[in-house]
Amino acid sequence: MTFQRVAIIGLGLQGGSIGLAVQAYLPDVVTTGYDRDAITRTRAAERRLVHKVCDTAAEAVADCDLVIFCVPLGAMGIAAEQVRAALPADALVSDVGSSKQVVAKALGEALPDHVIIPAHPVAGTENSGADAGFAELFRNRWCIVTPPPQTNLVKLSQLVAFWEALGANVEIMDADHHDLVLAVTSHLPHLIAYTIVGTASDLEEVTQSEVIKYSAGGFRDFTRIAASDPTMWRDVFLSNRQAVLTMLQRFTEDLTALQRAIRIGDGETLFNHFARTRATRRSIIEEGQDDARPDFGRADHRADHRTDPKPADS
Ligand SMILES: NC(=O)C1=CN([C@@H]2O[C@H](COP(=O)(O)OP(=O)(O)OC[C@H]3O[C@@H](n4cnc5c(N)ncnc54)[C@H](O)[C@@H]3O)[C@@H](O)[C@H]2O)C=CC1
Ligand SMILES: O=C(O)C(=O)Cc1ccc(O)cc1
Repeated sequence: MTFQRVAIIGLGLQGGSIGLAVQAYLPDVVTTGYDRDAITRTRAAERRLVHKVCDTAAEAVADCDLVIFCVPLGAMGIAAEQVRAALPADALVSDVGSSKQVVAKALGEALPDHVIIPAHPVAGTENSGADAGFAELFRNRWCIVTPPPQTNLVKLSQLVAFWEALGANVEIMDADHHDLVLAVTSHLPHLIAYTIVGTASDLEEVTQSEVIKYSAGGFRDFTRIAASDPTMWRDVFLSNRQAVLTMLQRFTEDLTALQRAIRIGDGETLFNHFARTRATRRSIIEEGQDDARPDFGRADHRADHRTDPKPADS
């Protein structure tokens, strides 16, 4: 038996996608939503991201059996405090934050008497806000659930079933391991993209129009990632500081080794390294982990996948 009434706090890319996906794939579940930004609330109502957009967080959670916080990592604690008085005692508390140890702490401090099971759908785009969400975002993507020790197993299995219903493949993981893995697979790549696009923009000898005109595939991919939301990514790096710094240290050492190989003309080192990374890419594809949707994340592609759900009463 899955949840019957789901409240979504934060109606941007993640919250909006969950709202649309629930309406598309769990049509009996009633959704309510709240966003602190009034323009986002209006747009969320226009797009019918949830059945009912509420004017307060308390109203949104009043009758729910699951609340999912879909706000930037730095806002998780405040958002949770805002629902404390109104949240039913047996409602499960979850979230979608990109790092997990900090969220578990923030939610636990704000809602000490509730069962809290954090989660992270490893599914997103560079876009944010009420227009960014789409129902298919989670299909065939991983959702990592990070239950605390001795969690409520009934609620855990309900949460797993919920994400599976939205199309995700669920993996259970400790929060600290999640933060280490995501530091290298997601957080560091974003930092590298932000850096290289900044480097290209700051060059004195190369004009901005040359960067735009001659940007080859690799650089274009970096610019997409570097267009991701500044608030969200500031919070990711501040919340997963230790793991990111550990991975950055390793990355810098490896980069220095390649730099040395270039300087001394050591083609063998360069070739062997590139051959190994090519094998990594090929094994990702063999395991079916690459994104089968080639234009995934682009605005025109997303529009094709947008689902305008039926109103609750139709
Ligand atoms: N963008 C992505 O690709 C992914 C993001 N995430 C995580 O999802 C969370 C949300 O990210 P997005 O949906 O992309 O961001 P978003 O910027 O699209 O939406 C966040 C929404 O939260 C609202 N908000 C902020 N503080 C609030 C508060 N106290 N109460 C109510 N609403 C509040 C904002 O007004 C905004 O509309 C973040 O924690 C992020 O780490 C997870 C997976 C992928
Ligand atoms: O757009 C991309 O390439 C992403 O990497 C999306 C993304 C961003 C943050 C997450 O925590 C998970 C997925």
